[in-house]
Amino acid sequence: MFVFFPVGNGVFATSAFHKGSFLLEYCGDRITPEEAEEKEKKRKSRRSYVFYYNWNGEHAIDATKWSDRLCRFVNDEKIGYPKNNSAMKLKVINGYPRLCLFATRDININEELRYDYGDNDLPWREVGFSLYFLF
Ligand SMILES: C[S@@+](CC[C@H](N)C(=O)[O-])C[C@H]1O[C@@H](n2cnc3c(N)ncnc32)[C@H](O)[C@@H]1O
Repeated sequence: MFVFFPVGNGVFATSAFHKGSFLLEYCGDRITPEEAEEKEKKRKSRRSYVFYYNWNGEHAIDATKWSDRLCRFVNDEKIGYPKNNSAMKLKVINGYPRLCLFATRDININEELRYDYGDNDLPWREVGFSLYFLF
């Protein structure tokens, strides 16, 4: 894992993966969307680690707390763009929902993992966002 500007931390493959391979699980505290929204309002960092999902209703996983589980560090890239190489899928395992990241194409060693966060309203997707950090 490296730190680079302006995206912050990111996750890089230390081995090659074939399309369809399981990569990582998004782990954190399971909270309600209401709790997540309250936490997000109080957030001081510009980085968010909350993942919202739907499984028999709305849920959220809060991965804000530092942990060595890497999925919290995977950055966003819109589907259709070259850096997009994975997708988060909800898998129900033994009756329990798990958020799993899978490769959507072959991934080379040293390539950064990126998936579409599924929200079109993300500031870094706006033209000029990177320039914001230069000034
Ligand atoms: C789940 S964290 C990903 C890891 C994060 N980059 C870090 O440094 O810990 C999500 C946050 O990373 C940043 N981020 C993710 N994808 C980005 C992108 N494509 N460009 C700029 N910032 C991005 C945003 O601040 C976002 O709220």
